Amino acid sequence: MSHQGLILGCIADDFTGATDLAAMLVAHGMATVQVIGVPQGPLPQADAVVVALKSRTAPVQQAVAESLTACEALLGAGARQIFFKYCSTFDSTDEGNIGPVADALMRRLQSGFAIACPAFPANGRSIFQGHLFVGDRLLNESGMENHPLTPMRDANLVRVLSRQTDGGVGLVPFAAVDAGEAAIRREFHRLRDSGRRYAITDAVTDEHLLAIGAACAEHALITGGSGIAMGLPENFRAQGLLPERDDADELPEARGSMAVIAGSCSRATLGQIGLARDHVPVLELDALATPDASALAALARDWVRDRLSTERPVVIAASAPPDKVRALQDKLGREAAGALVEEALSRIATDLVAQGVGQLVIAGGETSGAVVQRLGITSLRIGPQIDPGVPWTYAEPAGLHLALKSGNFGARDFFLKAFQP
Ligand SMILES: Nc1ncnc2c1ncn2[C@@H]1O[C@H](COP(=O)(O)OP(=O)(O)OP(=O)(O)O)[C@@H](O)[C@H]1O
Ligand SMILES: O=C(O)[C@@H](O)C(=O)CO
Repeated sequence: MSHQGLILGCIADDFTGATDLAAMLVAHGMATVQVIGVPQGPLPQADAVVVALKSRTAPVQQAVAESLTACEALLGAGARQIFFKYCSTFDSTDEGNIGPVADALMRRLQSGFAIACPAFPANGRSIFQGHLFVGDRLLNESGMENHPLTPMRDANLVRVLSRQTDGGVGLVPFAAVDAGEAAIRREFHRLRDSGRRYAITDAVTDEHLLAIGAACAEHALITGGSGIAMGLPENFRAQGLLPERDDADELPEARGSMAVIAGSCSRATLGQIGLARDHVPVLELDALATPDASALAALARDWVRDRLSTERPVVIAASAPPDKVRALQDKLGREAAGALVEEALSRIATDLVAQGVGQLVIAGGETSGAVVQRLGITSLRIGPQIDPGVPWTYAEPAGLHLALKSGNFGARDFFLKAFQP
């Protein structure tokens, strides 16, 4: 791959979200590398770099400070536009962190105005008249109203973002978005002239996202989900910055045994485990019966011994339905329960890699964070997508193929199809 230097610098507020964004950029022709945590030292060579932070639910000041440090590193490496990636369900509290981080980046970039667009139609997230839908449900009736850390009880994103910033928030409504780039640009001018700092942009289809992306070509800061990134590579090609690439998603050949580690307890992940049970060996860990990380890891080590294969995966899951999760949380406390399971799963991942696993799917954002950190991975080169938002990646320096699956992403047969050639 010939190289021209960094074009797009991205800051993501969690690990699976970072991979989701990186996959979108690669699918649209940008060679992309995901860096784990606040960058230390020089950034890798790529058209786009996505810095993966764990800042979604961090204290506001920490989220702002880490995002600004990441922004500085990206600008220092030559980034011409900064993208702040948050969840397609706008996961945040009334204190933030979306508003405060966006405000800080905007001040640093002296841009004065930015869009806020979490729409991702391929995964059922659309925005109409400022209201975010998940499938056919309003955000606050989609199950997200019960999220343990960031319950989303208001689907009106103009109101939600207004509570997180002292900058005015306006709306680019459906009619303007549907009319295309010129109409969207007129709305941006109208909002900016009326003193608004942010524009929530309606978007129901990929065509809408492409038109909004084109209208943002000159914006120093873009904020949103991965969907809105689909229009950006074309802007850079039009400016002569990005060559045509047909090798953006090339990875070294995958080798070694296959495994899945699941810590997500989302409905989607539980369904994926359920289907896998009929086809491949599945170990379901019972953290309530064995509330000890090293004992759980030992159980998994024994179970896996004669089961590893280069032909089909084994699945090791701590995932459980809400009543069982609640039982463990009641026994240990919410944080300690999560930490115990994350510790067990990251030990198991280390054992699996030591036993020759070279292709590993991890389900869940927090779980992915714990495993990736335990494996000492510093960057991920992004390959082809298995399902929207979930690509295979190549982890360095471990030399391992990894797929980090957002809890809610992926078809029901995800754990099988991920390993099909
Ligand atoms: N049986 C269990 N009981 C209690 N907690 C569990 C259990 N299994 C997993 N957990 C914890 O639940 C949390 C799941 O969060 P994680 O971010 O991994 O998944 P998710 O929220 O579905 O994914 P995403 O953040 O990508 O949407 C982790 O902290 C994990 O350790
Ligand atoms: O945008 C999404 O929904 C995901 O990339 C995500 O951020 C999950 O944590």
